Amino acid sequence: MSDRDLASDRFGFTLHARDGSARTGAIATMRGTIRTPAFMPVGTAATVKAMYPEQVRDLGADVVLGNTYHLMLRPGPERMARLGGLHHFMRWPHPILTDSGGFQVMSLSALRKIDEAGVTFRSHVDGSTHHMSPERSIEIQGLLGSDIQMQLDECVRLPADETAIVKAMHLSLRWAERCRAAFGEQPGRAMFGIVQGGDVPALRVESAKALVGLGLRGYAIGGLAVGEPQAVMLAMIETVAPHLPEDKPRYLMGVGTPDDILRSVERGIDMFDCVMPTRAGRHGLAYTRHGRINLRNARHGEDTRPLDEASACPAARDYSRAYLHHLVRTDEILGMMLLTWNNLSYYQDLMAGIRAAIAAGRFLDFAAETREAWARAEA
Ligand SMILES: CCNc1nc2cc3[nH]c(NC)nc3cc2c(=O)[nH]1
Repeated sequence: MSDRDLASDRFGFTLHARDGSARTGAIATMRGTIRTPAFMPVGTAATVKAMYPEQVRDLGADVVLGNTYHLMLRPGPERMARLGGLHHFMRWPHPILTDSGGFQVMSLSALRKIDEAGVTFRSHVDGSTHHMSPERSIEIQGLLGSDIQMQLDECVRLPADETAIVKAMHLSLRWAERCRAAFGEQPGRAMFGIVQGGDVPALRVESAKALVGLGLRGYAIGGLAVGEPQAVMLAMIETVAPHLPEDKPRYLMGVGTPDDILRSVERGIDMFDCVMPTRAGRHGLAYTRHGRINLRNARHGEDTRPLDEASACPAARDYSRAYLHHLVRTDEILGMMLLTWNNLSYYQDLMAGIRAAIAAGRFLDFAAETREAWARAEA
């Protein structure tokens, strides 16, 4: 069995190499191994949009993300359990990380309220009212069969006043304890806490220390990639990382562009998720070794070159930019499929390159070479 397929009855993180603060390793879960640094394609409603699950696996993804908010509304957690759980339902027999629903409640639902008990919201689907407590969020993620479950938390968008940040961070800590109690002991699975604290270093440190005191199996850094400049995001990672245990995975939520990923890996992040590659693919944008290309642009109209002749991905290697331009301009479904495939392949190739560079002790050179290739194309 390759490193990538090893299933384990215990959840565990093994570090293979370090290069400065950058790390490469593997997370063993009951559904298989996650090579880190890892990028998780977002599979919101039990599908990575425009992709077959086998394609997602073949391009190198070890784990996908499912959204609890969407899945609790449709098809519903109890129905999903009756249907054999999310892995069986979507034919993804590998690790799945689920979010806890809180963040999307804040961004997707209409009426919503947060109090000590949990979040109360109205479905964006049919307007029905729902209440989700920390305990119910963990129960839902368990019914889905999630391998890595996220605590329910409150994420404050930036800029925000410090009183709001303090209040949300303390509430999130109390909810972390309730989620850990509700999660109990699930050997091959994990529940991750989420570090909050906005852009206030002292609050970030307080949140990290309190979460580490709970002895969790992994730690996410939340409350970032919510409108703040990249410099602020990076400063918060630098503030938090030293207070997180070296031997546990660090997951930066909602990040990011290829450049965000390089700079965050450099500061000690192991896991990422972002809708960028899939959403951009549906909007005609291609991520390549040569930078980002907008296929809607007329300049591609007669360009017979593929996106990247050196890529192993057919979407990048076998189709002309002229054809992709045509598909995007005519809103053809195949355009979304090919560009999503290309983008996810690029992101996984980037992660594979990052892992190999850290193992070889040349991460900073790899990052510089990668950026130079982007710059050359855009020049
Ligand atoms: C698990 C749900 N909780 C939770 N999700 C998040 C998702 C994010 N996505 C982005 N940028 C796209 N920032 C995020 C922060 C959080 C966060 O602080 N908390």
